[in-house]
Amino acid sequence: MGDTLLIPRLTIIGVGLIGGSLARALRRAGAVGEVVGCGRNEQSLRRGVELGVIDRYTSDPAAAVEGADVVVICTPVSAMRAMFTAIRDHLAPQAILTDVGSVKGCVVADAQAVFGSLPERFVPGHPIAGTENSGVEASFAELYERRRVILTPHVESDAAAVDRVRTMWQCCGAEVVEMGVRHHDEVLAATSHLPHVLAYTVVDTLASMDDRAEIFRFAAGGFRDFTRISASDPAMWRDICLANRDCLVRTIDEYVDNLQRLRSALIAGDETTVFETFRRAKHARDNFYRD
Ligand SMILES: NC(=O)C1=CN([C@@H]2O[C@H](COP(=O)(O)OP(=O)(O)OC[C@H]3O[C@@H](n4cnc5c(N)ncnc54)[C@H](O)[C@@H]3O)[C@@H](O)[C@H]2O)C=CC1
Ligand SMILES: O=C(O)C(=O)Cc1ccc(O)cc1
Repeated sequence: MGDTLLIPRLTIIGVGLIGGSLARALRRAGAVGEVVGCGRNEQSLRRGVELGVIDRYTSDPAAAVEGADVVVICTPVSAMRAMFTAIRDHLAPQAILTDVGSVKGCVVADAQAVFGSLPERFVPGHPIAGTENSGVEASFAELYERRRVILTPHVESDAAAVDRVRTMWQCCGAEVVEMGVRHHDEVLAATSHLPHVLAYTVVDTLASMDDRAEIFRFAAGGFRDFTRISASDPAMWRDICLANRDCLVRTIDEYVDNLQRLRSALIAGDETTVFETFRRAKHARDNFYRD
């Protein structure tokens, strides 16, 4: 029976929103046998067992990966290097190692530093799906349905390992695409990291104004939509933004240039520039989200 499962034993290191949702989705798909959780917060791991997300847990990463067919590291990106170090000498020979980190350059560099060279069965990954909520309580099996997952395999990646990780995400209802690490970090700086920086700084700017109570009292739905992501975990986003700072700073610079152009147009009463900026943006968005 166990042999027919995609992943007889799955280890999730960091059982929060992303790791918990992955475990739930794989269980629902009947793709996993035993799910072993690992983390540093015992209370939340116990909750993971109560919720049926994981079968058992340990706070020792070395013990957690013992006999695992697939190990998924779902901690903040800043903790990944320490996790690689802790599990390096304890992975089963056939174990596949993957992660869900929002930045790929730093994770690949950490793996390279810890393992000496990139392991053949290491397949870096990133589900482009999530919410502003954190923790195992926030996890749900449907999170990855009709979402994309990016894999950034390296030249030495074992094809069967890449296939298994691809199938794992497909079992969760996701569409899997492959791209280079550098390209991933450039694209995500623009589509994910910049919007989070903007949402955080807009809310921070307004929250430090003297009449903030009045401002927030009259905020409409647009403000709520635009700022939802500023409710995301600040520590996780600090890590992501610093880990991808080169790409992010370039994207911020382009955005600031554009904002400055709009500012100048407003001062000059330049109707055309203001209208054309908004028209181009509406056209682009309408096209992106056609269905
Ligand atoms: N939140 C989101 O929407 C998305 C997050 N990601 C990535 O997924 C990863 C996890 O994010 P979430 O699940 O949202 O966070 P989370 O906070 O819900 O879960 C993280 C888990 O890792 C554990 N953890 C934290 N530091 C640890 C350490 N040093 N050692 C062991 N365990 C540790 C925490 O106890 C928690 O259970 C991050 O790398 C993030 O960049 C990727 C896609 C979407
Ligand atoms: O809350 C949202 O809408 C997100 O943007 C979730 C998210 C957060 C981090 C990622 O790396 C990918 C997706």
